[in-house]
Amino acid sequence: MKSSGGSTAAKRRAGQSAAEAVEDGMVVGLGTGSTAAHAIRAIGDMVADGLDIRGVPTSFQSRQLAIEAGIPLADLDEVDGVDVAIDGADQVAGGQLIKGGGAAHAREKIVDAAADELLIVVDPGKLADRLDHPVPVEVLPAARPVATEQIVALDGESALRSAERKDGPVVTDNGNVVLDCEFGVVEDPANLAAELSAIPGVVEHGLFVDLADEIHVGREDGVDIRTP
Ligand SMILES: O=C[C@H](O)[C@H](O)[C@H](O)COP(=O)(O)O
Repeated sequence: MKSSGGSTAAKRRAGQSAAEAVEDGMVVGLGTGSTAAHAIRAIGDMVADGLDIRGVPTSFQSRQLAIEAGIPLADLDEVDGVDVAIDGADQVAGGQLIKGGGAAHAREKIVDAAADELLIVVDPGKLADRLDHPVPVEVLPAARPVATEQIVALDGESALRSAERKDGPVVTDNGNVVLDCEFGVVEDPANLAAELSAIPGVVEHGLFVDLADEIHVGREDGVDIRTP
């Protein structure tokens, strides 16, 4: 699993805090990343204690973790709805998020948007006054040249995300590539989100606008729960 910095203790506190919102009978969206992994393990413990919980994974990684944790799984078309989703983030400013450091943001957005409640779990290093982290944009491989040009037209600079232990690009769970796009400070996340979504061949971008209901910020010795 990729590591994003931040202490394990802080991430565990955040994940466990959000998992406390999960109740018997719920369908839970299982986010991706090193922080959401702690929530998945905590939910696995609840299943082991006899609670009837089903998980909807957001990636190959979260699916594997959930299987290891013993959480019964379902796809979105097998459930009536998602009661709560628990997911990580790469940067949080107020309630706005940038996600996709693990290239999972497309499926994450589908599941997170389907949930009645989205709980975001982070360590304090993810908090910012304004969003200025590169925005991951998943594109169809054939769309890369066009998307790159159109991102430049939006005053952005994009870099194809390279794999670390494979020659060539990162290939997402959906068979696409990721452009990491630098826009400086994102003054208007909703507007940039709409502009990115309008680029032909863009599958999904990592701006999550007005989706989060709670931010669980883990510290070494406790958790702050913020409501945007
Ligand atoms: O694609 C990955 C996801 O959006 C993750 O939730 C995000 O990158 C945060 O991951 P972590 O908790 O490992 O920093």
